[in-house]
Amino acid sequence: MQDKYYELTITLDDTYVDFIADFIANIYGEGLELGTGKIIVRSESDLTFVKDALVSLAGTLSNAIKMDYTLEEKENIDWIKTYQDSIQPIEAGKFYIFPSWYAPKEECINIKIDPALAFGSGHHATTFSCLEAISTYVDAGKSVIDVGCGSGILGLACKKLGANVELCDTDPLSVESCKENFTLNEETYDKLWEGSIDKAEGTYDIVIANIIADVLRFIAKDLKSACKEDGLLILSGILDKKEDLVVESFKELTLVQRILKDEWVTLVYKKEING
Ligand SMILES: C[S@@+](CC[C@H](N)C(=O)[O-])C[C@H]1O[C@@H](n2cnc3c(N)ncnc32)[C@H](O)[C@@H]1O
Repeated sequence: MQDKYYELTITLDDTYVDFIADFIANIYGEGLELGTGKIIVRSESDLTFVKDALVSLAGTLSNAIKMDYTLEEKENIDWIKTYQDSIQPIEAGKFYIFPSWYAPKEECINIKIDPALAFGSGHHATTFSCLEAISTYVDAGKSVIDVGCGSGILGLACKKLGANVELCDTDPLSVESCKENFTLNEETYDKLWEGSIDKAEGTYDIVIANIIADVLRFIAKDLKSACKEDGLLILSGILDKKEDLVVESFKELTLVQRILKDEWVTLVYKKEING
């Protein structure tokens, strides 16, 4: 890619746009953009010859077509690089979350996530706080379910710590994205399904759910029954103004930690033995 490119803008009566565009396409077939009363031609080669050809054409036509020309030299932008530069890696707890065009970081647990439609790049306060909680509470050999897995980032973090991981999401795109991210990280999960916690078959040492407060309340009973006695629930996606509602739905559990980041609350609960 060259540092500069040329942009020729032709302004003319809108009636002639298609006619002149056809003429340009015959002598130079690339980079044509048509607008109302306007044609733009872009190229990394000098476009003076297109302008000269149009001036000659206008001179030979019996019906004069009035055209104005602006030929500018512009700086070429590498859009892919510009986009990639806008996606920055992030450190959360023990984890370093980075897109595949960055290098991993030796002193961290690395998770590669490329931007996609599914939620979960690590940048949102709720994901960030969950990763902090996972760093504290998840150990090798624990069984974990990630409810509302999105990109799979939280389940992946648990897997990297040596846990056995199941995941689910009601959104099929998230399930696909989660599969792709496990493959990208060369990790495997025990189970992954489209749907929610009600389809879980087992009970787990740690139940993680970063979903909005209203949904957490709606599925509270299933989340609690999926958690083993002496196990933990990591709940996030709770706007501080909705915290009381969630607390009410999980009141028989013991609150172990509350993390507040921006206006988002993450609650870590313990399900006591015989609780
Ligand atoms: C805020 S995103 C969390 C994504 C990821 N776990 C993270 O922490 O970044 C919430 C996810 O929950 C999913 N979801 C919403 N309602 C759900 C439900 N009732 N059961 C399971 N997943 C649900 C959404 O499709 C979405 O992917």
